[in-house]
Amino acid sequence: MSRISIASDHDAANHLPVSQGRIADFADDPVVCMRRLWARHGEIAALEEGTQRIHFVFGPHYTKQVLSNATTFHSRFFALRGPRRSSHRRVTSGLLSMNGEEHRRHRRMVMQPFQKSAIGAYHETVCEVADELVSGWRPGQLVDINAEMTRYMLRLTSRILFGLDDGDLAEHVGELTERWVALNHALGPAAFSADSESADRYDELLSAAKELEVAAKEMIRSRRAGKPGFDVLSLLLRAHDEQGGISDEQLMGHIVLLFGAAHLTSAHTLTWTLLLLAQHPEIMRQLHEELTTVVGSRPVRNDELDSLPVLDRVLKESMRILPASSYSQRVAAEPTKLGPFDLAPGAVVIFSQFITHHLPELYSEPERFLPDRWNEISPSPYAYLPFGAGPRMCIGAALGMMQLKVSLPSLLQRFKFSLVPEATVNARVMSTMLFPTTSVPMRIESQDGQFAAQPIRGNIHTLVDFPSVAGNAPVRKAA
Ligand code: HEM
Repeated sequence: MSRISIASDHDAANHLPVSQGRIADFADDPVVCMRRLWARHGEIAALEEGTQRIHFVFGPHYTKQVLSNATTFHSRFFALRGPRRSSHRRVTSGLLSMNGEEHRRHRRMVMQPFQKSAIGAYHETVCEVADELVSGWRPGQLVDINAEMTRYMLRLTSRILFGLDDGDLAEHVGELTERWVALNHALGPAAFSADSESADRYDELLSAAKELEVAAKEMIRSRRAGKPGFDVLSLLLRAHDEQGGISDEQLMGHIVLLFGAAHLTSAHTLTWTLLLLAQHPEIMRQLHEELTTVVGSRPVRNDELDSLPVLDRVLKESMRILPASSYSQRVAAEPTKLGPFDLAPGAVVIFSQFITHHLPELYSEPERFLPDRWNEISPSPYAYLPFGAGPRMCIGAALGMMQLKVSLPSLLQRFKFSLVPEATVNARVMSTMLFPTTSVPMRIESQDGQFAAQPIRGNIHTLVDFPSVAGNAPVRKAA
């Protein structure tokens, strides 16, 4: 049961959609908090505690206003940048901390290897790493599918981004990134309050950044010592070494951000998609038929990514209903008006994929996993934004989609996945990302085209309305 409490519409006198509550409640459970704000106020709202206020925009109208204007609304992804010359300052100096001309210049450099035309070069690596994964599985095996997908994406991301075969080093960097990212975002909203618990965790954050920087430096050293390659780090290093275009601090920031942004979002998307398919046997059957008829047992080719309509709809719908990146924030860089609010410089504005993707006026029966809805709808870039939108839209979107469209079939051609009956699956948004907070236990069997959902428990039922299965234990939504 959530502890989130939104007390009153304090600014009713000024006709402002403001709720009084604890800012820390937002960090504790962003989805519950945002659902309450949306239910109470609609597409624009604020949460206020004392002199602190966070603004929220839900739906395409205000989201477009905020995301399309990068001059007025700056990215400040990391609320805490740490002391100058600290490891934390260096590892937070990537694209998400840049604005204005600096952001435009670095984005041009960093995004070159991620253009749609360049993505084909990574296709073979995806096929190889996916094959390594499935070759290690045995029919009847019980796995935590999220742990498997996280390890898989760590290995794949480190091969594509850093040309690394050293799985242990990549896994180590990945674990440190996860811990550091979680601390960042747990502490982000708490940065407004100066309690002693936050101060202790701030020290923990700084030392986590130190450890992460040491491991990332080792990764750079290992890459420099190897053969020059066409992985992303080699390209960035060349830009760095030859043109001096990127400072050491910025290089460190780009590397940590690319690694953190790429592997967890993709891993969670795979986990959520496998879970949704496992609980929707009819949709799984349609996908199986498409893969069997069109692809057979070979890997999906790079030139057929856009010609597998069921796979396309399944992924679109999965990223709508359980978006790996569920919210993000901007900060007003100059005085501006946002709906009824007059924002001063420094005012924080949150936009949310999760809430926007669940608005009933945009998506009928929003809590149901209905891939076929994509035959009928074509939402605007600000109504459907799993990769963000506007001038800061994800630079890895094309790579991310290719990885998903090649990886998922590779798993499903050989194996079928079913949840362990009565498993509890809980999910929570941390570090802006929708994480499973429990294991996601699945049994892997040889693919035979026969599918059945299982009764499961947990707060996943507050996010998705699953078709009824005998024994399912739905939980009422908190909004
Ligand atoms: C399913 C996978 C992915 C999802 C759901 C995702 C989601 C997002 C979202 C929502 C944003 C915008 C954040 C904002 O506006 O504040 C973003 C930005 C970004 N993403 Fe991704 N991402 C994914 C994969 C990747 C990959 C594979 C890479 C790189 C290898 C990547 C690198 C980045 C970078 C560098 C930015 C910052 C762009 C900027 O500020 O200009 N992402 N991503």
